[in-house]
Amino acid sequence: MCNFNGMLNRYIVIEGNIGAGKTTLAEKVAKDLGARLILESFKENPFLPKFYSDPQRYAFPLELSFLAARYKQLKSELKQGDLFNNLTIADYYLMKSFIFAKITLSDDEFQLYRQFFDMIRSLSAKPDVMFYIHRDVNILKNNIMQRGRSYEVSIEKAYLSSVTKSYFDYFKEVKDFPVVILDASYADFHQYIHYKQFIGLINKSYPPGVTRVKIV
Ligand SMILES: Nc1ncnc2c1ncn2[C@@H]1O[C@H](COP(=O)(O)OP(=O)(O)OP(=O)(O)O)[C@@H](O)[C@H]1O
Repeated sequence: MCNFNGMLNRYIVIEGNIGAGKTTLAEKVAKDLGARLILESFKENPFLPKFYSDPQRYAFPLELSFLAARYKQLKSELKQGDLFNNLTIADYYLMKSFIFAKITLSDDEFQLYRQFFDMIRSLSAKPDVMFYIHRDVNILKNNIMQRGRSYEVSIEKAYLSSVTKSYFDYFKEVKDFPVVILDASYADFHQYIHYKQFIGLINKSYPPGVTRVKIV
């Protein structure tokens, strides 16, 4: 366990496109720093495999169920007192639901979804810093194929590109907390040289809005 008194950032979110390596990095950092870990539990979502086989039909229940599950999890785990006393690493942020819904839902479905989203958005805690692992879609596709979740093999590069775009559209709007976009196209956080750079970034102060850092 480390002493968190000197930590500037206590609620740290690691975000990124599908297959960017968020979970692996969040797990390793949390273990090494003795931090509390919040992981997304997408495996329990019964709509996810259905969505990939018939996106139009299942996008709406999928998005609503992700939104409900994430809100519930974050609300119970991120009580203000806990945030002050602990270092917390999460592999997603509530906005992820919105970012995906923007591309998976039709316009009228999205308008309806948005009404629910806006009601709960203000109730969720903001991260002290969000790190976004940015990788080229070819690398993402390769990672997705290698890990071999059967329902993900049909994911196309065009879908991955639209997810990246939806994240970047959102980042343009962020004014109230720092987002650090990590250019990680050539980075492998299993390698100490790259992991060490990330650890060095965790406890820095950043201005609200976007900062870009290249991992070399
Ligand atoms: N709101 C959403 N709408 C549609 N699909 C989603 C949504 N949220 C998550 N998913 C899907 O759930 C699965 C897990 O997503 P996620 O990106 O969190 O994990 P991951 O790909 O394992 O991440 P990483 O490899 O970076 O750890 C992916 O197939 C992703 O597309």
